[in-house]
Amino acid sequence: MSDILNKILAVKAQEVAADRARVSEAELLKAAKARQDIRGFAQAIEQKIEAGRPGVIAEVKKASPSKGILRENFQPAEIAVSYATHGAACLSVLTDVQFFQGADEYLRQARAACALPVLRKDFMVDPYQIIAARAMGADCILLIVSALTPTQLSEFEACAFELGMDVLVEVHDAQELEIALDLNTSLLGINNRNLRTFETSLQTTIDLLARIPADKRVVTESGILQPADVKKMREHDVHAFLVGEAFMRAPDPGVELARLFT
Ligand SMILES: O=C(O)c1ccccc1NCC(=O)[C@H](O)[C@H](O)COP(=O)(O)O
Repeated sequence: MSDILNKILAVKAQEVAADRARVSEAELLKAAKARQDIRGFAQAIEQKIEAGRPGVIAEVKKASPSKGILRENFQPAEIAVSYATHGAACLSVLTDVQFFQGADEYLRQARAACALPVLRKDFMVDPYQIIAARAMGADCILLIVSALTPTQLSEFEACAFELGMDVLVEVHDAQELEIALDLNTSLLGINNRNLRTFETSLQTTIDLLARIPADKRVVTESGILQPADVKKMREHDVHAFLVGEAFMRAPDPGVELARLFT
């Protein structure tokens, strides 16, 4: 039986085909290259950490397959301002429509409302989406190791770098980590959520730390809900975080960021 990740990836392939029929890759590339407004994503995380602060990638996410609707009154620009005011290093904006109720427009609105670099959080299966990411304003893309071949990972990373974007490569286990370590990006996300079963454990990050070279910046992703979770990660020298649900469920997402990371 097909799991949720496979379902998402199948839909993505159809979406790309439809998008490509509407706007050619050449046209999209022209729009992406015309933008001269890249914001350093990895650099923003490093600057926070060098200043003794956490490098928080704060997510703008209306809903998810595992949790359903997270935030009824969803205002991406307001959320972005609140995150920026309360110390986020970067934003992560879901652009997937079918499974996360996201939109490209949410990324544009969030980025226009603040000065933070923005990750396009989506499921990349084709370089067309990477070019589209830059054309809509993204400063970073996500590459999920379990969704791509090693050759695709290298090619997609090169495509993002060529457009000036950073890359967050995401793994969930030791086998995926070995593949990710062949890439050039410094940003290594460890997703504590198994994207096929939704099982979430912070131990996933902890178990992989010993295998990661010092020149990589570990970003622990998913399942950070309480100050105790942040404390646990800090005790293991993890200082970069990608957090969605905890912020999205709070009345003011930025205030919750400040509370979680005091
Ligand atoms: O969140 C899901 O249900 C999900 C399902 C399938 C693929 C990806 C999924 N989530 C993406 C993420 O990894 C999270 O949005 C991100 O790491 C933040 O996690 P959280 O703080 O737990 O919202």
